[in-house]
Amino acid sequence: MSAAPSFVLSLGGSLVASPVPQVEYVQKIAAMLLRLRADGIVGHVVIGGGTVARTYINAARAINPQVSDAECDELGIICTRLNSKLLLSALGTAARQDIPLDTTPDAVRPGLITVMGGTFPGQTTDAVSAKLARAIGCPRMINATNVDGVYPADPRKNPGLQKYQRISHDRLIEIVGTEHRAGASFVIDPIAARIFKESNITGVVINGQDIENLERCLRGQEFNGTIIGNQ
Ligand SMILES: Nc1ncnc2c1ncn2[C@@H]1O[C@H](COP(=O)(O)OP(=O)(O)O)[C@@H](O)[C@H]1O
Ligand SMILES: O=c1ccn([C@@H]2O[C@H](COP(=O)(O)OP(=O)(O)O)[C@@H](O)[C@H]2O)c(=O)[nH]1
Repeated sequence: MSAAPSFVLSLGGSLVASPVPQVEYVQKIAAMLLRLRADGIVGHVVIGGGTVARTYINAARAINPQVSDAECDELGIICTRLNSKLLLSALGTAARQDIPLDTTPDAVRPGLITVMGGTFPGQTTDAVSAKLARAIGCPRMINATNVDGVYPADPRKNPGLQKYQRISHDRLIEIVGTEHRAGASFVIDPIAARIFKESNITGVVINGQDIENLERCLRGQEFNGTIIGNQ
């Protein structure tokens, strides 16, 4: 089996842990990852916090309105690791069973799937995914979320917009801006968008609910979504 990393998948918390942990969905993602690995395609997964994380962040803000963003981020990170443990329990020996705490090359092991969550405050798991891709020299980062691609603005607030099939790194940076706030929703974290450009990583935004479409994307086949970058 090839030790080369094939993809880093940023798996939205909106899919795995909203409003509560999604048992069937996690099972289906695990089955897909195992199918890919059986075909020699070993990817790594960074999982978000979802409603579970937002519930804890909102509770902390209600308990103490002075709570810092960094403390809220720490709560979010713990929730991303809880969600990671759920996927790990379905992957068994195909995955590295401990959760890496940082995005160094040591986060991955030849032939094994790595699953991880957040690392430190001030970012989201999209940034962790982009940093992991950069650290291990993986040219593709796929962001599976609850929207079918990147739009000129938030499609929930601006109905009628057309999604992009493909956009440049610079256009993505214009769309997502620069500001981080604990628990905020971005189609892609601004830090990740900058790393894509600096490290020439091809990004993808895809609706993770459609697992067949997601699997086609991860296999390098035709898929419906938005491609970010030049390849
Ligand atoms: N320009 C944009 N294009 C697409 N979606 C956007 C955009 N700006 C904001 N969004 C919002 O980002 C959401 C995805 O982020 P989020 O809900 O945090 O998902 P996840 O938990 O999967 O990361 C979408 O549902 C959409 O409402
Ligand atoms: O490296 C990280 C990853 C996550 N978070 C916090 O955890 C929350 C949940 O993570 P994320 O936004 O990636 O989850 P998703 O949007 O996929 O539900 C974020 O809003 C941040 O507050 C963080 O501080 N550092």
